[in-house]
Amino acid sequence: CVASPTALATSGDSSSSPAPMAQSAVVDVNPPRGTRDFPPEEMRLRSWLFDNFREVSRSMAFEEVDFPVLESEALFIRKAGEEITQQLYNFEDKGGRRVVLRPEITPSLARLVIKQGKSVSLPLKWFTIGQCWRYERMTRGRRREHYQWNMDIFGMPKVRAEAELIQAIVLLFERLGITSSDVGIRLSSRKVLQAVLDMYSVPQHLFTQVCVIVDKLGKLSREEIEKELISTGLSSEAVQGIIEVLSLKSLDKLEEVLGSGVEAVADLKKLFSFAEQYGYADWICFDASVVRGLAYYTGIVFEAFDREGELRAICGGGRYDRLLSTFGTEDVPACGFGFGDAVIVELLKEKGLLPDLSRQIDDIVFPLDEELEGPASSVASSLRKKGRSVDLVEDKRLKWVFKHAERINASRLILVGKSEWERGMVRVKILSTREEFEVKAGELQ
Ligand SMILES: Nc1ccc(Br)nc1
Repeated sequence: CVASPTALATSGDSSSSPAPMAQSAVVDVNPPRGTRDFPPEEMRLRSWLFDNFREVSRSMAFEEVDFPVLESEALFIRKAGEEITQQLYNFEDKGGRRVVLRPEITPSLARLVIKQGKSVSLPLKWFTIGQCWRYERMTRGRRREHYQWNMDIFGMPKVRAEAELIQAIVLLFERLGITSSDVGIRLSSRKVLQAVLDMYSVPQHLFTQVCVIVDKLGKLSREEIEKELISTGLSSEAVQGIIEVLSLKSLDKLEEVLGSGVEAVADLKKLFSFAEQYGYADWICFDASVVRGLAYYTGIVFEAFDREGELRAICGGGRYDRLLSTFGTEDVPACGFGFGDAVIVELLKEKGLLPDLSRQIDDIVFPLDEELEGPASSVASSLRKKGRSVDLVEDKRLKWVFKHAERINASRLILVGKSEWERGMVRVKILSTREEFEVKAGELQ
């Protein structure tokens, strides 16, 4: 819709409202299709969620990093048919460079690790919260941007990395009031699929393509999956073998099928043993169908899901030990996850766990007439320097100021009046108790 030019709404006295804007060409005041604005209330919720992301990252001794949202397209050119690379928000800049609004964070992390080279000591534990983009067809009407919290460990080849990352995810859920009855984390390893492909002598170059197809289990029908697998050149025996193994939900059964001593089983057993020690065993379950849809995963993969099965995956991640060599340098073992800002909020709404995030201001300072605007400035400034949040209000009637104080949940109203100020005093009203008293302006805390 297109907004019509109207006087900007000013709450309160008519005397202070600006003249209506001149009639002029109107812009569409909505943000671009698939993107969101964050007005104050939504921004408070987003900041609350991100503060929780940051607090978990801090507790895990991860360092925050950041990179441009704009990246070279070359970072995301992969041939495995992933949805993420089919929907690149890509374009040519004015310098003729092929660039993208990044669809994910991991390649930027890898690029920065490579750039830092020998100047960093491993393992690296990095986190970031960043906006990611996709160019969805107009028809789908889905969002084209979201914010993702990413935590990644570089240089930790053992399953400890996965165990640490899963603890971070569980800590976040627990901070938000979500329990293991609400959410589970299903996990497997791409080495399971690798072992099956080896059993059927499937050529290695098909591995990532098969992973991307199999990741659609649960989204596409079994027939469609089988058809896509056959189209890659797999034999029907191999397709049946894959489907059969990926339907397993028991590690013991998996070991029966793959044989003992298989690396995938050993990794997973180690992770389940860690889970007991970390105290999050009731959050996780083995599910051989979990492969995740990103081409570069090479080992354990995991995703959090709501047990009522209403929503898409809440977060997901895994090990990617061979991503750096695809950028032309030596590999560094790596593992990480991405946690979007949208599904989690849907889940919190469903569980009635959204926090009360109404505004809260410490003080309103209000000069009772124009000649006291100066003294009101020094009162407000002094309180701010002491760490108080202060809303300095003027040109309003007192009735409006009281309503405003209620709206912003102010704790105190500091009235700067002529007679009081001449005695070096100000009048303080405690809004919760209506208590009122005078205080020396210089001693106001
Ligand atoms: N990768 C990606 C980017 C943006 C959105 Br919305 N979803 C997924």
